[in-house]
Amino acid sequence: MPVRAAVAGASGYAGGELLRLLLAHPGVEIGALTANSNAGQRLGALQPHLLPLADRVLAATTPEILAGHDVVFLALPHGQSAAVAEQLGDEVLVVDMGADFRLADPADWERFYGSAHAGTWPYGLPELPGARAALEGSKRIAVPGCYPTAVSLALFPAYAGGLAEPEAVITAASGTSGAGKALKPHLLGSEVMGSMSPYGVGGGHRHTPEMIQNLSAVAGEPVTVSFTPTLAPMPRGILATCSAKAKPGTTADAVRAAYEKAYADEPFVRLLPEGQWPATASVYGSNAVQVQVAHDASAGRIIAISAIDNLTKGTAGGAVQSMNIALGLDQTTGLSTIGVAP
Ligand SMILES: NC(=O)C1=CN([C@@H]2O[C@H](COP(=O)(O)OP(=O)(O)OC[C@H]3O[C@@H](n4cnc5c(N)ncnc54)[C@H](OP(=O)(O)O)[C@@H]3O)[C@@H](O)[C@H]2O)C=CC1
Ligand SMILES: CC(=O)N[C@@H](CCC(=O)OP(=O)(O)O)C(=O)O
Repeated sequence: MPVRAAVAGASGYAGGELLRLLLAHPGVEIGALTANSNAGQRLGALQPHLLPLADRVLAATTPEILAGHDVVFLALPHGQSAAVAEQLGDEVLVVDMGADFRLADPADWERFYGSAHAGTWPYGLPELPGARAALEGSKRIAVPGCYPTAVSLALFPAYAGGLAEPEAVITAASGTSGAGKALKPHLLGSEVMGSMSPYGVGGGHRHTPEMIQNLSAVAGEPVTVSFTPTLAPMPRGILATCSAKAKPGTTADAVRAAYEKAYADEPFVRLLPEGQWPATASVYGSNAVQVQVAHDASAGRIIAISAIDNLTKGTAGGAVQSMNIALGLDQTTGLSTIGVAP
């Protein structure tokens, strides 16, 4: 019997990518599709690439419409999920693709999101130590932010292996879909095309506490993170370049071995052969993550680089992978590691 899944926020980028994946999932039947200002519209008018669902009409996001499903995905702006989730029963699996339930520390939430903290749910990054067990059988999942997904997967093996000092410096370039569909003047085509620009510099980006949370848990001590995001002129993709000071005595072989150990059995993470470097084009539309690591002996630093598709592994693919684990399905069900090229 397939599970019946509702998608709130079906008119947005994350909801659209989720529907693309759910259409190919053998264990899921797509139920209610909801939106906000676009309620009443045909999905085909907003997500023309989702041909099999083109004639479905978007409903308003209400508890009545979302009732009667096995799984409810919330692809809503930050701060909107908690109020919807609390009106859904304890028996339904709720997968929040927003930020509302990612952070454990209420002070971090209040500082970066400016509202009251709603709580903390099992974290949907199964590759992190301990995360998969917390997802098994869970009725609540907090899907990670796209940058924290890329950064945590690039760096956690260095901390798990005890090889890196607790200070990380990260720059990451993201495609523009990361900012959502709502009109933003700095994201007009003429502003973005042919240019790269940083934003949220100096510790201001809301994903910083999420990265600190993930890396500190693995390191077993507080890790500081200096994170600089950059907007890149492409629709999808994140390339995260992460660096941490190597602990004394660290060798290139030890670094390689730590990454091989971390990713030996992970179906979505590909530690590239030495000399080959991650590229966003290689993971376009797929749930795959490319990772590469180097030991810069002259600078005494570990450099780890990852590439993901922000909408797939960075959001909707991560959501489906975690749903699979929560439901007791193989984590790869309905998900592909095959990209699109050129
Ligand atoms: N884009 C990305 O790469 C990633 C996104 N996410 C998360 O996914 C969530 C959605 O992001 P994204 O799809 O990019 O955003 P979009 O702006 O593209 O879509 C937002 C969706 O939420 C709906 N919506 C807006 N306000 C409300 C409301 N008050 N009540 C109910 N529904 C509402 C919109 O409906 P309508 O169209 O009718 O206004 C639309 O369907 C965010 O929390 C984001 O953090 C997570 C990781 C990566
Ligand atoms: C390019 C761009 O603007 N990216 C978004 C983050 C992407 C994302 O989806 O993060 P959440 O899941 O936390 O929303 C940003 O920097 O705010």
